[in-house]
Amino acid sequence: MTRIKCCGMTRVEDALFAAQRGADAIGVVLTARSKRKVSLAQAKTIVDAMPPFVSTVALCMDDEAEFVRAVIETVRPSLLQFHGAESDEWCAQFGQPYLKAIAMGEGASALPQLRAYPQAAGLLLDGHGLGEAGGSGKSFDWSLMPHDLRQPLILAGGLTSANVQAAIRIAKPWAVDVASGIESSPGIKDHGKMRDFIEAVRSAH
Ligand SMILES: O=C(O)c1ccccc1NCC(=O)[C@H](O)[C@H](O)COP(=O)(O)O
Repeated sequence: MTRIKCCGMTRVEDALFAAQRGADAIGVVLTARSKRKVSLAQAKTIVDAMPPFVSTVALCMDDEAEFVRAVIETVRPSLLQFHGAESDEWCAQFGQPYLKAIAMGEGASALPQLRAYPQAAGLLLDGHGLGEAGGSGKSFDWSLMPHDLRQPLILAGGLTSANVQAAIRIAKPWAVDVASGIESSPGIKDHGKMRDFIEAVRSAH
């Protein structure tokens, strides 16, 4: 079974809908680099509304360590996700499980990066270019997904209900992650698109 993370939640009702339809995780974006940025208080409200057994992921990108500590203390997410040029040691300093995003817009030349985060709980391969923010709607060559890594791999970037089954067939990821493919505008989730996406993933097997 492929797990599902619905990312870029800005409204409790959208996050609850995702959980009710069977998403395994929801994400809230805290970094100022995002069109989907929520405040610490908004993120806490969304995270607190989640039922048991739905993981919550807080996203940062090249933010100050002090800010990340405030996220941990206030939001209390299940996992952190780092999207910038942070090193493995930097991400691990918080003593929390974390996901590291790798910019696969660089193609095969990005693959060595996947071995640079031995302490990550998982690696999220995303379609955007190096230094760019996530949530771009850009996909990458799914056949580049490696199969010899110890950590679970999460496929992200430009996924929609129309292409996610092909993506799963080719990349065979542990999980898929989606933001823009389930939205009507940045941060505003379209419940019909969310339902179709989750159903497409569930019927991919
Ligand atoms: O979503 C954002 O706005 C964002 C901004 C800065 C860093 C990361 C961000 N999102 C990270 C995610 O995990 C997205 O879900 C992932 O990039 C996939 O996005 P999309 O291509 O729109 O499905």
